Amino acid sequence: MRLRTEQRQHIDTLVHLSEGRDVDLSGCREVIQRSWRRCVDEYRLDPGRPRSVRVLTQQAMLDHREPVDELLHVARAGVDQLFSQVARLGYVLLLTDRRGITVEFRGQREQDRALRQAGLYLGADWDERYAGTCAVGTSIHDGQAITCHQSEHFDATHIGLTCTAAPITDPQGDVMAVLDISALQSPRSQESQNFALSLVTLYARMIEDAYFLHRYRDCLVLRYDTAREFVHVNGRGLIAIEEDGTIIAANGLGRALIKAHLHRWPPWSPGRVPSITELMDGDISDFLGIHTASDDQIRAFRARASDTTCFVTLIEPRVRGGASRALPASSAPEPVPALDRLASDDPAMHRVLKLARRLRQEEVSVLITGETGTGKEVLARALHDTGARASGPFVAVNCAAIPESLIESELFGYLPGAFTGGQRKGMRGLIQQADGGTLFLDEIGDMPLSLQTRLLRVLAEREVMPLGAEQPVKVDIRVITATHRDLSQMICDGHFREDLYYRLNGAQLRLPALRERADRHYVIRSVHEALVAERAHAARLRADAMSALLAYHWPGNIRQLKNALNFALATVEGDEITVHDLPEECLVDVPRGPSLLEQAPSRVEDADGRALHDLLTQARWNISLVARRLGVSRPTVYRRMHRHGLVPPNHRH
Ligand SMILES: Nc1ncnc2c1ncn2[C@@H]1O[C@H](COP(=O)(O)OP(=O)(O)OP(=O)(O)O)[C@@H](O)[C@H]1O
Repeated sequence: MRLRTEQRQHIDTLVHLSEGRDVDLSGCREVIQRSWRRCVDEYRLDPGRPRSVRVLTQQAMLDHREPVDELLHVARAGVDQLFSQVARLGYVLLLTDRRGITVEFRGQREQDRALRQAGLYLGADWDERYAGTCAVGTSIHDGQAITCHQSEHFDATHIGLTCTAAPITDPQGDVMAVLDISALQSPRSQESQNFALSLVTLYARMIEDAYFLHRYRDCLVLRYDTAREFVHVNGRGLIAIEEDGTIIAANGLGRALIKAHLHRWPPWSPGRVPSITELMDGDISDFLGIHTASDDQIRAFRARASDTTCFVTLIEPRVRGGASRALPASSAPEPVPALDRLASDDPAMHRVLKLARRLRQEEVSVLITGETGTGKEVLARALHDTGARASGPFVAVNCAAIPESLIESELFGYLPGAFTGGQRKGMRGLIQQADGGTLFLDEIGDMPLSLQTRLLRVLAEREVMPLGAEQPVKVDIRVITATHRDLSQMICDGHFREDLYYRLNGAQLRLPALRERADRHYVIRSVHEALVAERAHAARLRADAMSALLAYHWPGNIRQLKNALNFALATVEGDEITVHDLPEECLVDVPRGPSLLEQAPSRVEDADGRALHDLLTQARWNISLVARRLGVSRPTVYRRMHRHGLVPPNHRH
C-alpha cells in the first residue's frame, strides 16, 4: 500500500518534470537528475506509464552471452565469492553485457517469483533506454559505479528496489559488462548502500584484472602498487609489455598513468604510447631482471609523470611469443573475437575480416555484398559490436521484408494523424531509433527509388523528416547496408541511384558463398556447436555426415546449413548425427554449372539467381519449402524469383 502511494507521488514528480514544470529536485543527486532528463528528453520514456519488466528469450539471452563468454568464465569465481558475501543480506547478483542484458544471475530460489517480477532475473533487460534510470543502465551510460536506490529509479515499477552496479571495462577502457547487486527490500536512506557500492566496485576491478591477466597470459606483465606489501596480493596497476619495453596494454590504473604521462609529454605522433622505460625511470634490463633483483621479487621504480614510487613485480608469460596487443602502435593484428570467429583459414574471408577490423572504429559507410545467407547481417552486427558505437542501438531493417507501402513510414516515422491507418500517437521511425548507433539496411537493392532519394538526404544532411513533420530531426547514425544484388547493374538499368550508391559504398566487403570457402569444415563445426549449446540434447556429427555436409554446394549458404543442422538435431534419435539424419537435399549431388542452367528455360543471370534456381528445382518448386530452407517468407521467395525471372514449370506457357 505504502508503495502504491509512493509510486503515485513518484509518477507525479516525473510527469511534472517531463512537462517542463517546476519540480523541486534539491534532494535528488546530480547523476540521477541527468539520467531522468535523458529518459524524458532522449528516450521519450513516459513516466505516467510504468513498463513491465522485459525478459529476453533463452535464445536471445544466449546471443548476448556469447560475446562475453570468455569474461564470464574468468569472472565466475569472483561472482560466486561476491554472492556468498551478500546473499545473506538479501541481495541477488546480476552480471549484464554492455547493453544491460542479464547474462549471469545468482539469487535465492525461494524468492524466484518475486525476483522475476522485479526483473532480477536471467535475460532481464536493464538498458536505460528501456528500463529508465537504473543502476546497470545508468552505470553503462556514465561508465562509472552507481547506486540507484528506491525512488531514484525512473520507472515506478522499480522503486521498491535498491541496485548497485559497477562497469567492468576491457583493456581499451570500454565497458564490457556490468556487475550488479540488488535487493527487493532495503533501508530508506541511500547511504545505507555505500558499503555495497565499495564492494561491487572492488569486485568489478578484480574481475577486470583477472580478465586482463587471462588475456595477456602469453605476455610479460608488470604488476605494481604504491605499497610494497600489497604488490603480490593486490597490486592495482597492470601493464603488459614486449621484451623491448613496448607497452601492449594496461588496466585502468595503468592507463591512467599513461594518460598522465601523455598529458605531460604529448606524443609527437597520433596514437603513440610511451614505452615502459619512458613511463618509469629504469632500463628495460631492470624490468626484465626484477626476479633476480631482490628476495621478494619486487623492485621500486619512479613513475615519471606523477613522480611517485611504484613497487613493481614481473609476471612471466605462460607461453612465450603469443603476445596479443591492445593498444595502438602495433603492427600485429589486434584480436577482435567477434570478427575473428567468423572464419578460420579462408583467404577471401581473411581479406574481408582484415578490412572489417580496420573499418570497425571508422564512421565510413560499409556495403556488404554476398549471396543470401552468407552472414551479411552477422558481419554487420559484429562490426557494430566491436566498433565505437557498440553501446548504441543496432537497428536492422530488411527492406525486402517490409511491404513497399510501409517502408517510408517505418523508416522515417510519422507524426500523429500523418496518414490514415497510422498509430494515433505517431511513430518514431527506424532511422531515429538507430540514433547514436548503427542502422543496418538489408536488401538495400529492394528500396523503392522514391525512398532512395529521401535516404540520400538523410545521409547527406544527417537529419530525418518524419511524415507530417515540418522540422527535420537531427540523427547520428552509422549506416551499413547489404545486398545480394548487383547494384552497378541496377544503376545501369535505372533502378538504383548512383549518388546513393557512392554514399553507401564507402567500403565494400564481399562475403564468399559457403561452397567457395576453404574453411567450410570450421563453419559447419561452429554452427553445429552453437546449435548444440541451445539444446538440452547434444548429438555429435559423425564423419559421414560431416563429409556429406562438406560435399554439398549450399545454395542457401550458412542459413541453409543452420536449418539443415537444426533439422538433424531435432529429429536424430541417438547421440550421433549420421548422413541419414540430414535433410534429403544435402545428399543430392546436384551437378553444378552450365549443364543445369541449360535445362532451365528461365533467365538466370547471376550466381544468386542460379543458387535460387538450384534450390527451387531440388524442392520441386515447392515455394514454402524453399522459404523454410532459406529462412525467409514466401513473398520474399516470390519476389526473388520474379527478380531473377524464375518461373515454375507449371506456370510456363
Ligand atoms: N559465421 C556464422 N556462424 C554461425 N551462424 C552464422 C554465421 N553467419 C551466419 N550465420 C547464420 O546464418 C543465418 C543467415 O545469416 P545472415 O542473416 O547474417 O545472412 P544474410 O547474408 O544477411 O542473409 P540475407 O541474404 O537473407 O540478407 C543466420 O541465422 C545466422 O545466424
